[in-house]
Amino acid sequence: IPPRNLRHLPRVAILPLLWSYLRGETEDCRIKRLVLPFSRDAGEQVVLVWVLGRWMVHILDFKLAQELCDNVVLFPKETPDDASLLWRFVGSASLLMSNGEQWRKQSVLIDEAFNARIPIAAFTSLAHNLSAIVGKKRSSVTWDKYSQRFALDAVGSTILGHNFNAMETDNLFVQDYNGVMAEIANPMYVIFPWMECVFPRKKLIRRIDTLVDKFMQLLTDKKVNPGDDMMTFMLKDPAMSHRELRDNMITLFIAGHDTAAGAISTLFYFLARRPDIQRRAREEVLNVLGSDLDLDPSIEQLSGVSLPYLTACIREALRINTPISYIVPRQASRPVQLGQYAIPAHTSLIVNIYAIHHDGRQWASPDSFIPERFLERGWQKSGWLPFALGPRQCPARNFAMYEQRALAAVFLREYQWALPEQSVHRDSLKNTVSPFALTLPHNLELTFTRIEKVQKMPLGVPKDGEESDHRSFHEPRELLTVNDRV
Ligand code: HEM
Repeated sequence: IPPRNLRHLPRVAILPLLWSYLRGETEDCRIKRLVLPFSRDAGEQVVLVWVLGRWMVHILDFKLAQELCDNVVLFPKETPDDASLLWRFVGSASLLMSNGEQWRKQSVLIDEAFNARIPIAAFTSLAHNLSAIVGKKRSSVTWDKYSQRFALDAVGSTILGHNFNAMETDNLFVQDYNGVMAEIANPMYVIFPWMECVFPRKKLIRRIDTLVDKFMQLLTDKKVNPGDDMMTFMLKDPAMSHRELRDNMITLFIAGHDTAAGAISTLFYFLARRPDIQRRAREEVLNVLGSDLDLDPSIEQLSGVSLPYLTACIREALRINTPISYIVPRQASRPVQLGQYAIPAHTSLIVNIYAIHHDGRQWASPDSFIPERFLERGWQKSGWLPFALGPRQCPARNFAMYEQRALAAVFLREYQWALPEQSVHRDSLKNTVSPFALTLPHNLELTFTRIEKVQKMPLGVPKDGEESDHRSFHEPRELLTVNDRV
């Protein structure tokens, strides 16, 4: 039963929700099966959903989502529960979880670091490494694993300044991380978080603390051996405390690789299912980059302006299988009116990105993969927000878009890929269960066939008068808050 002050809000029935959690249904399926039909039939834009042991207000409307995301003072991030093991690991002093002055200071610093440059050469070189690994495989490739390894090496080499070498080796650090996250996600503890206080998981707590120590060691090494990476840049700022540096290191590790891995898996899945779309994306890439695989692409060639169709495919993949299904909970700092809904002070609210991306009132055929919708004028008004909105939207959105374009461009020039005959994903993409609102394709096998001879096509550059993403990347932050930049 929801608290008294929230009972006026429409609520999704609790028993089907409980049953859905107990039988391990993934978030995307739960939203499509229970949350969206309820809101559509009742004509509601805001609903109460029981999630992770409590009732939370879900925003399902794009305009209301904008209102919430734009006002960081009225809707600060909720302070995480002390008993939560996820937050014991991630910490609360990072850019992701802090508020007020502490957040503002870090936001300026991290934006500056992301805006300084896009590491195209690193992305391309890692993509070539992955392509060589895939080329040696005789059978299908478990693509979601390699997406994760690629994304981790990208974050490791360019942001954390540490080579995890995840694509080449079964890194122990990474195994520890995956093990800890899997244990934190024990369904009983996720559904009933109070169990953490009644039956504390001492062994897991020790494992988490040991992993945190490993991150601390990376930080200490970085102080001694600075590099050309974002952590070194942050270390130079005297205003950053040790705690903030530690929490940001772990946050960037997690936020930077699981999200991008989900996006890359989804993109490659839809290109595999739709050979016509894959062919068109390949034609565009060959036209712009040519077929000489020894010539690495420049930032201009990999911009959204140069590769509009590939960019539309990436945007559509980010819409249809949104890597983060909803934002970190916010808390209303005072009573507030959101549209027609009265929200009491201290209410927990989240923007349900996945639901907004699948709302038939906003998107035609929301469950179909149609990149062309992002080539039409005015698509920005449809409600696309995979990177969230407003001042706290993802600071790495350009980084993530270039990372995907670089990898896809290398693979489109070298391979054709498809789903194996017996793929469990033949009819629809199956994600893994994640209590952290991540949408990650699970056990996605793909078969890659090397393209023997590609036709040479002329090199293309942005047409006269067109602006390249490279230039826009150096514009100040305020201008980048518009989603169409990515
Ligand atoms: C396709 C890839 C990605 C997606 C879809 C994505 C999505 C998001 C979303 C939805 C948020 C808002 C969260 C909230 O307000 O609760 C966010 C914030 C954030 N993301 Fe990303 N992200 C991606 C890649 C990355 C990468 C590569 C990094 C870093 C290496 C990163 C670092 C962050 C950080 C630090 C924040 C917190 C910003 C703040 O609160 O001011 N993200 N991201």
